[in-house]
Amino acid sequence: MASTTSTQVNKKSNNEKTTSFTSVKTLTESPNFNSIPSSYTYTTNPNDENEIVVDPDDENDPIPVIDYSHLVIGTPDQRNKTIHDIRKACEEWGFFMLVNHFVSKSLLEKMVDQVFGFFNLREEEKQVYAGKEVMDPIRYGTSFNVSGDRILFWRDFIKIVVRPEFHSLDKPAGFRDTSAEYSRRTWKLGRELLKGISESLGLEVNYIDRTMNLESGLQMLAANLYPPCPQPELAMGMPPHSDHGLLNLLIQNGVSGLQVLHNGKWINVCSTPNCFLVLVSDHLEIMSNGKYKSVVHRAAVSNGATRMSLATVIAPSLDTVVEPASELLDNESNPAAYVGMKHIDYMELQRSNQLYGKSVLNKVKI
Ligand SMILES: O=C(O)CCC(=O)C(=O)O
Ligand SMILES: [Fe+2]
Repeated sequence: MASTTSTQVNKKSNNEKTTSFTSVKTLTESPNFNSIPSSYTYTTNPNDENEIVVDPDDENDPIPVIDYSHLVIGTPDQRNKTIHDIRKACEEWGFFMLVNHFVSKSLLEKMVDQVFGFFNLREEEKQVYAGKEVMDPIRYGTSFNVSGDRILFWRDFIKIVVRPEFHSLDKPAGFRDTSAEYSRRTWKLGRELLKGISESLGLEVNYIDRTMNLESGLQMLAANLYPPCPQPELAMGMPPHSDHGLLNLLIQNGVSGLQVLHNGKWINVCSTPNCFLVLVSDHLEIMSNGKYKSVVHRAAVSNGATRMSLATVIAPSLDTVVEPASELLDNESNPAAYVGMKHIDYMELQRSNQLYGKSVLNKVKI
């Protein structure tokens, strides 16, 4: 592993300012930086050698678009059609774009600016939040798990738990107010969507809310920074994976890079302004007994502009044991396909594994 990227022992003496890891941003800002350290060289999994990356087939199989306004203030017909469209999107893609969501454009822009404000702080100011434990309420890091990753990923991140207890960065100025407002809005959005999703599964409207204990549910903001990479074909921002939680509501800064796996092909998702990308996550797959599959996705990097994405994880309370809904099971034709596991244990499992595909979910599959 190249010495510039290895984890260093954090020695603090005589007010000496130290950092516990080298962020990708710091790396790219070093003088004469023009090639990536070997530790970032990402070789595709042998099984993926014939992988194909394509743009969406807008004519025959477009990325599903859901109009949120039809779900919450539409006519009964519009609402029914939207629930039908949600079912189709969750079954066929595990992914959709959400428009007319009532989160103002100015709030989205302010939030993106605030996240950039954080990543643009001096490294020492950010490293105050360099955490180690999966449940540290605020955790700044790089790659996925820098001390365990065999290959490093071209990504710095900050994760902030905003619910059930609200946490915030102290800097940049204004972060607290903006992130509080953004968290409130996206939580409401996620909860309403999960009502529609309950109905789309043939369950009563509040089923997911109630059984996943969303009253004390977990909400996390997870921001990713992907600085320009001089050899983008050799590095990966985030490897193929699916997310924990029920839904991930993703926004980005206008620079594309997300790819979702659909029918065996990697689909480039364009960065569309003012829309949320909604990803079905592992706990929705488990509770629906695999009727809806969490979407496998990854983040490619480029040598153009810096990319930033902000994920909002909508998840069960940490002590909820997530298992297939008994209402969806049938001993003969549709037995439980996953064992129940506490959400917090699932997160630990994810953290202690290499991030790859559905490796964590597969551990609870029967
Ligand atoms: O940057 C992206 O588009 C994907 C981020 C992601 O997969 C995640 O935060 O879990
Ligand atoms: Fe993800």
